This record gives sequence, C-alpha cells and structure tokens, in this order.
Amino acid sequence: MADEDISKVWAQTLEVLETRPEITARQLAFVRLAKPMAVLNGTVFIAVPHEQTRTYLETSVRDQLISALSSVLGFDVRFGITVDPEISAESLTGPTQDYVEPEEEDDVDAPAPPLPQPVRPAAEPTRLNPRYVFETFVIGASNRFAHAAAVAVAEAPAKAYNPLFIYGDSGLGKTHLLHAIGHYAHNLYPHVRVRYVNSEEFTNDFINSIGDKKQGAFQRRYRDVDVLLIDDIQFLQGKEQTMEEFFHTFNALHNANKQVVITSDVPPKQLNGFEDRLRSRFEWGLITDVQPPDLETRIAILRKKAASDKLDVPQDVLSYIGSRISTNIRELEGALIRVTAFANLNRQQVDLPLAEIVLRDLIIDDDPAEVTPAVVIAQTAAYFGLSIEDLCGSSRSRVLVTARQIAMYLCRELTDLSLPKIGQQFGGRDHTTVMHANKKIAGQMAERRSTYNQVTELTSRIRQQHRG
Ligand SMILES: Nc1ncnc2c1ncn2[C@@H]1O[C@H](COP(=O)(O)OP(=O)(O)OP(=O)(O)O)[C@@H](O)[C@H]1O
Repeated sequence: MADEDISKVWAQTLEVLETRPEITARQLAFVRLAKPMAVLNGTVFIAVPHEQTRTYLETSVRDQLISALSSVLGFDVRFGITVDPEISAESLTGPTQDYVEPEEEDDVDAPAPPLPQPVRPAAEPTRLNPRYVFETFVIGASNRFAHAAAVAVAEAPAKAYNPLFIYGDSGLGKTHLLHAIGHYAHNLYPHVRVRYVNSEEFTNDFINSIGDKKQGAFQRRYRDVDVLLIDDIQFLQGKEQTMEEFFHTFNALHNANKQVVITSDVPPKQLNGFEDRLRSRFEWGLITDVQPPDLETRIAILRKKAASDKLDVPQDVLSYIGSRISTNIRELEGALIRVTAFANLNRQQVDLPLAEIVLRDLIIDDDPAEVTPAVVIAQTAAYFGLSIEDLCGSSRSRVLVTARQIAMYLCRELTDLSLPKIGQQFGGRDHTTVMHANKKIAGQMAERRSTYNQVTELTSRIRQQHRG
C-alpha cells in the first residue's frame, strides 16, 4: 500500500474512532501519537514514540482500534506496534531554539536513574530534580490517570491536552509528575525549552521584574518556552497583579500552541480568589487528580525508594511501614529514612521488631496538614534553648544552623508547605536552602545519633502538642 493510502486509512480510522461514544479523550490522545507505517498480509503496522504508549494501546485501546481499522479497510485486521522515538520528533512542530539553561542551579545532586530512549547525551544543569522522573514514579489506582496524562503531554507537548491540570493533597506526587514531564519531554525533544516554576517563585520573579524595570526579560523567560510547568498555582490567590500577569502568560503560551501544565491543591472550580476567566482556562484541557495511594502502592513506593537508595529492607518491614502511614507519601519516605537510620546507627539489621520500635515512637497522625510551621519552629527553638528570632535570623553559628536545618526538615515532613513557603518562614530564605537542609538532615540521621534523637524527640513533642 502506498504511503498516501496508509495515511488516508489512518485518518479515516481516527475519524471512525472520534465518532464512537465509548472512546475517551485520553484513548484518542494516545492513538493520535501513533504513526501508520504499513499494511502487510492483513496486519496494520503502526509506530509510537515510546514503550508506555505501546503498552497503553495494546491493553486499553486494542479492540476499538482493530474494529475501526477493520471497518475502514473492509477486512479483519490485526495490528503490530513498533517503538520509534524519532517519529514524535518529526511530528512535533515548533521552534528549535536551544534549550534555555535556568539561572538558578538546583541543589540536588543525586544521579539520574536510566532514562527511556533516546537518552540525553550529557547532564545539563536544570531546575528539575533528577530523582523526579517517570522511572521512579510508582503507578497505582490513585495516580494512574494523572500519570498517563503526564506521559501523553510529555510525548506530544501542546497536542494531547492543554493545559493539563493536576490537583490533589500535599505529598501525593504532583511535583514529581511535573518534573518528570519536563525530563521526559526534554529527553524526547532536546530542543524543547522547558521551564519549571513554583507559583511563589513566579510571583517573586514578577515583583522583582517590576522593581528592576525588567518586565521584558520576565516575559521572555516565561513566554519563550515550549513547556511551562507551574507548581502549586493556589499560591497566586489574592495576588491580583501577578494573577493578571499569569493570565497573559497563559494566553500567550496557549495561543502559540505551547504546553502548560499546572498543579494545585484543589480543582479549578475551588480555586478561591481566582478570576473566572482564569479558572475557566484551567478547564480547557484535561483535569486530573492524584489520590492517596492504597496499601499496595504505598509498599511499592517504599520498595522503589529503598532500592534507589540502596537500602536493604525486608518485605515485612515495607508492609509494616506502609500499613502505618497512609496519607502522605513524603511522610512515608520519612518513616523509611528513620527506620534505616536507626538500624545503621545501632549496627543492626532492618527487621520487623526494629521497625516497630522506631515507629512506636513516631506518633502517627492522619492529619499532617494540621501541624503548622509556627508549632515546628517554636518547639525546635525551645528544644535547643534558642529564641524564634535566632532560628529564623541570619546567624550561622553551628548550633543555630543545625537547629534551623532540623526545623526545616520537620516542616517539610510534617506540614503541607511548599519549599518556597518554608523558606519564607525562616526569614525569607531561598527554596534551595530548604531542599539542602532536607537532604542533609535525612543523611545525617543515619550517621549521627544526636541528629536522629533530636529529630525523633522533636517529632513526638510536635505531635503531642498538636493533639492537645
Ligand atoms: N507515585 C509515586 N511514586 C514514587 N514516589 C512518589 C510517588 N508519589 C509521590 N512520591 C514521592 O513523595 C514525595 C512527595 O511528592 P511531591 O513532592 O511530588 O508531592 P506534591 O503532591 O507535589 O506535594 P505538595 O503539594 O506539598 O508540593 C516525593 O519525594 C515524591 O518523589
């Protein structure tokens, strides 16, 4: 069959699928990622840009696709799918300027796990956390849809859903998915310009641009991109001018056929203090949520985390931790860190009795969102015999730095505040400082008994105060 005939068959097949009520927008978006290659002996061969798309088509759209193809061709067909990353690069239109390197360097230095083909030749400094890739994201019923939408958007920016809006409670993987979209899109299309920004950083950047009279540079930073990933949009609430600027940024990107991905703690309709015109734009594309993971997914997340940190943790311990902590994945990871740190400090094997001891001391609370940074800061200051001003001030004496980093670590684990918000609580520090503190304390807990004790004792005090 000639090339134009195959293309015609494929176009007609898409038309047939579009008219079928049982086909969802998501299924169609995945089918659109495919390219028809040939029809040979009753088999239609198509190519897709990635393995995940092939699996999806084979498992979730198989019957509909066969039926549509058969009706167009007039005979019963089979189909075969090959993976060819090149095809989406061909089909993706848009400018091919060089990737814009971020001005700010991320403070995360873990090596990136192997990426799907094609792999980027050299690691570039990027604002994306190398740990937050699709390969380290565990898929379960609670996030399957959000994950598939994120993959679809990364594979075909501005073609699948625009904008993609992901919402859900704190610590359920929204930021992880956002970064993963950035990594994957950039790996598939090295020329795609990706920008990740938290809405608080966007606000600060905007305010500074007014002060410095650099609005042109600000606009270029956010409009001359192919994929804008904006995290925690709810923080724009009440910031009229920034919201207005974001409205124009959004329009500029959308009109230019550029991808926008937004995360929030609530769906667009519940974004209080947002103008209707902005909320309605958030509903133009696809809205998807992430829910708290079920037990199996929690255990799978712990298993993956243990494997990536090269921690040897038996299955019954993973199940135990997973069964004790159910709402927040950040807290789940925190518990794993504590159990393995305790074992390391005591030169003991990680086993169930040990995990029971460690987690018995951790009063587990199903409502972590209720712990406030004020409580964490006040308790930490009192514990170290310091004042709140000391803790949030600028002194860099050793005791103060340690106490401050522990307080930041606990804010990250026990409250639902974002990194920039935590930085603000500590005298307007940058979010990278909080990220650094978090990483440092997590590592030190396994090395220094004093750090481990300070973190666990403080957690108990904070939780006790919170319970009244
Ligand atoms: N499905 C998952 N698989 C593996 N790790 C996950 C998964 N979901 C979340 N995590 C991990 O849990 C932690 C918290 O996730 P993340 O920061 O993405 O949450 P969030 O929803 O953006 O929270 P917030 O709204 O507070 O910013 C991260 O370390 C992330 O890697």
